[in-house]
Amino acid sequence: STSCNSPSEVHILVSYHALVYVSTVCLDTAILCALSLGTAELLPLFGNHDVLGGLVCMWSVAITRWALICSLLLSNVDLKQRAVMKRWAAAHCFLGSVYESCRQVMFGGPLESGAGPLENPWFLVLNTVAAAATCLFWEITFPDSNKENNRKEKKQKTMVLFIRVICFLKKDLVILAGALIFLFLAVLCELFALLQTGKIIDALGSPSHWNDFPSALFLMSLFSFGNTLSVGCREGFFSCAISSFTRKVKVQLFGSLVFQEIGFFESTKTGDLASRLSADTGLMGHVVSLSTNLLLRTLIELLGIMVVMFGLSWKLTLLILMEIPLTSLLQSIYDTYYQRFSKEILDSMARANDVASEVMAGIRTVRSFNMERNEALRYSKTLLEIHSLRTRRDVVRSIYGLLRKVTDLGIRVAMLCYGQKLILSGQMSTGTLVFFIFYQRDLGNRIKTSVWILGDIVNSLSTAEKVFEYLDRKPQVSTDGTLQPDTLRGHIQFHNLTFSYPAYPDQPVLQGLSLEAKPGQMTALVGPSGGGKSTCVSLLERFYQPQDGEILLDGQPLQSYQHQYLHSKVAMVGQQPILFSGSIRDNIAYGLKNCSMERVIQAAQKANAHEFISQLEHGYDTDVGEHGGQLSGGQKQRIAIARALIREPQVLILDEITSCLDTESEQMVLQALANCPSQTLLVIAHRLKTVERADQIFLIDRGVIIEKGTHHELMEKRGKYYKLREMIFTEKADLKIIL
Ligand SMILES: Nc1ncnc2c1ncn2[C@@H]1O[C@H](COP(=O)(O)OP(=O)(O)OP(=O)(O)O)[C@@H](O)[C@H]1O
Repeated sequence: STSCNSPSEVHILVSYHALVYVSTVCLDTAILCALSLGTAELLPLFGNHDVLGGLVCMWSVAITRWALICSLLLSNVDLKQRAVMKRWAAAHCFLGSVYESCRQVMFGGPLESGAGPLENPWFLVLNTVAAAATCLFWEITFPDSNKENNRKEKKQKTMVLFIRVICFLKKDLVILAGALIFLFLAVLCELFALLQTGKIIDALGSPSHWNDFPSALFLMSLFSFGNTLSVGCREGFFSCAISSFTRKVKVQLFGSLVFQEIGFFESTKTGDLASRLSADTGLMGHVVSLSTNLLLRTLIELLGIMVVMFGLSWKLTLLILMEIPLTSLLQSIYDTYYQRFSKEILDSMARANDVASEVMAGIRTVRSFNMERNEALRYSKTLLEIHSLRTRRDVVRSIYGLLRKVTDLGIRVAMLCYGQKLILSGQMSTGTLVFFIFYQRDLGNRIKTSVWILGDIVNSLSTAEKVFEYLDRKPQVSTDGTLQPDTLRGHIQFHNLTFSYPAYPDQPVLQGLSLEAKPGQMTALVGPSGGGKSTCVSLLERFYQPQDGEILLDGQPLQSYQHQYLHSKVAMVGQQPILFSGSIRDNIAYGLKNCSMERVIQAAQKANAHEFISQLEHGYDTDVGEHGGQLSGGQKQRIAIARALIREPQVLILDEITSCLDTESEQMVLQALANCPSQTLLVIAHRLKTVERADQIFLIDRGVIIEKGTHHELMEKRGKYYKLREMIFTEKADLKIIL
């Protein structure tokens, strides 16, 4: 056991398990002797030479022994050894019965084990040794099989995932029911058409049945037509249900993603999210299609074929069915590898997507740094990784295919040999064997298909896991506030804020910061780059949650306000405003229903954007292109200001709008804002003119407020503000910093 530390502990544990094993074998022998005595009494009821009766007794004894051993053993061994002991108990109890049954099917004759251990003790010894050897071989070859708990958990997880995937189909039950009805009809029509084909062959074979030919031909055509029609309808209904399913998953996933906190998007790559939204949701649709359509159809057909085969020869059918455990074993080993590779390939693909989208989005930066080749190399490396993983997966797939073919061939050869034996002994006709050859391939194909589908469902479900992970994720910044007062003054107070970004939890960006912004006043945040100014604004926008301290809006905690209400009252224009593809009008009226053109123009005029928009060929209907790529930085910023102003927010935050605006535009915007005297204006600025007119200035450095007051107060103080003034607020200094 891995929980043991010292050799003596290991020794004690091994001795304990050896003792449990030996006493179980002794106990089992005693049980077997007792049961054999009982069955010896029962056997005459079947007739002493009745093999079937002997086999029934053997299996009954085996099941009883197994049940007794399991109940006695499993309570006395620890959890880790329980899986091994369970396998051993199964081998020990059933090996003899399996051997006798197979031997009977193949060669017949009297039972080798006789009536039990009393009659043939060597059979018992041989059985014990063989079971121990089989177990030893298994544990050495497949050490992973000991992780039973893990596997159990995995299986349960897969089952839960499967049920959750299927639950998405709840609303499409009517469509699904239609699809299932046509599925059954298609299978029935196919079976009946086959039966009629048999009748046609019979009619053609003997002249006395020629009169049956036209009716059989008519019925065969009718059923074949019914089959074709049902197949078409079935596929139509299934496609409809699956398309609706995929749409629903995508909508829910997207809905869940957009509500996540900003920190989530910083720590999760865009390519990864795009991959989940497109590829993974598609794969979930594939699971539904496989399970509801293909698997169900194959299982029904499989059942039909098995009924026919058992009717023809149960012995030969049992022989053919031996393929199932072999195939399942191969499949389960293959699945483990395939699943691992599939997951790694998906992750690599997400990484490759990420590289591609990052480079495309930042192509200007890539070009200006002459990094095209390096980026192409980076992309090629990620592709190479995918290629290598795919190659490894394909090698495993080929080996698996080869082993499957060998198994199939082995079973067919065994069937032919045994079939010939049955024909020679007169137990079967040549015609029946021909039928068997035909059905065996069909049965094999159906088993292969259903095992493959099951494997594929499990593989595809591993991707569903990630989708559900995102679907279930609760945003870490809650949006369940309810406060919506009729009037909001816009009084902001930061109390002892301590904050570090989720990506760097050990590096506090704000350290006990407190400030106040009053309604009707312009408050400026200034300070060296990286001091924490934009972070203050992000916290006010509730992009993140501070670790300590609180932000009050009109005396109430910020998180108690209703999400939509808060964002309609607090608007921000960021350093790099983002526009969405669409017209200028759509961008200004973003998120507002039934917004009149007059309001749009008014907001644009305040933002000093009306003039340049009017000069454009299509005016307010001009398409801004992806991310507003067809406009200059200053134009984008003015549209973003108009977008904020149209909402008539009570609190307006301007985060370095000076970065893209010329002095004249900026002054015009600020003049327009001065016309709303009750508004709280929070400005982060680098220009002296902007800061000078502020009612109060906060100098922030390394997450703390160093100085505060009006421009004149701070200048008179001759402190840090005075010293930094030259460096931060002059146009020349701006240039120096940029260069
Ligand atoms: N999303 C983020 N994740 C991790 N760290 C961040 C993030 N945004 C900013 N930081 C870090 O937080 C610190 C403060 O950044 P912030 O943007 O608030 O400074 P700033 O004063 O606004 O600077 P600037 O004037 O250059 O815009 C910096 O050290 C920065 O590296």
